[in-house]
Amino acid sequence: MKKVLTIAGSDCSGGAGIQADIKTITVHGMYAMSVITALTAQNTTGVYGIFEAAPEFVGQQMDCVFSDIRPDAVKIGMVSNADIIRVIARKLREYAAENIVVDPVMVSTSGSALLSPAAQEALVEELLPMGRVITPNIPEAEALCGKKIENRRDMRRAAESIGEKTGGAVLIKGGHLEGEACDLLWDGGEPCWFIAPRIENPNTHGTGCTLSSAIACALAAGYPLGEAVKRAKAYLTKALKAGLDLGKGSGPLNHMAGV
Ligand SMILES: Nc1ncnc2c1ncn2[C@@H]1O[C@H](COP(=O)(O)OP(=O)(O)O)[C@@H](O)[C@H]1O
Ligand SMILES: Cc1ncc(COP(=O)(O)O)c(N)n1
Repeated sequence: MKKVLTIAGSDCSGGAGIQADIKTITVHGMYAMSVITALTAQNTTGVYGIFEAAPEFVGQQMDCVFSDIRPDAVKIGMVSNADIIRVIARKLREYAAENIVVDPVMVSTSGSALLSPAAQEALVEELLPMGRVITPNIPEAEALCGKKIENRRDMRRAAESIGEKTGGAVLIKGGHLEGEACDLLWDGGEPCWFIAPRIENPNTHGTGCTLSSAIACALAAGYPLGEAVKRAKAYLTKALKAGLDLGKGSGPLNHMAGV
């Protein structure tokens, strides 16, 4: 059985973060492991509190995982502060982790900051270069390249500029633009578009977390990156299309419908 590790924050309401990742990995028929960087008190209406793990404790969790059950792929989500980021990067290097997908989570769908400004620099310097692919959404890509992104041409320019900075592949998710749900993968050559119809479902809590962990699963299964993104997007689209409607705000996906 393939093993996939998620390093992320907990969402007690089960829609995003560690919980979305574990559901995704499990539904893919793989063994899920988790290193928790922070507890969040959140639900479909917002993030109401964040309790960060001590950096040494994040390191201890990683030691326990890597010294016992070696993951075939690693997804990284919310990492919240610079010290935690540095420990994660050091441990990933120490254990020569493979198939790393970094989702540079900065702001939740509901608009709360999940990464301190000082941490953003550490993320760019330490963690993003370790990713086989990084998966910013539009506001995150804007923060990383320092330019507004309003259309597909801007997405392409941003992907190249971010990719040149981090030295790896970039998937910019276009969920925040209008029209079709277009994501752009840039891996050094010609960019590749992944286009799906926009689903009229306001319940998009956890879409980014789900997509990045589904990519990690496909990489663990041995698919090349382009195919991994294609499969992950198909999974996400089905889970969103299923139209689960839970909570008073932007609700979670239906993972059981993803496969
Ligand atoms: N309404 C929608 N219909 C179909 N796909 C969507 C929709 N909203 C987002 N997506 C897709 O969900 C994935 C996550 O994108 P996005 O919402 O931009 O990221 P994040 O959750 O990190 O903000 C992308 O593949 C995006 O194209
Ligand atoms: C712990 C945690 N990690 C990530 C997100 C972002 O997810 P989304 O942008 O899909 O709301 C979140 N809300 N909570």
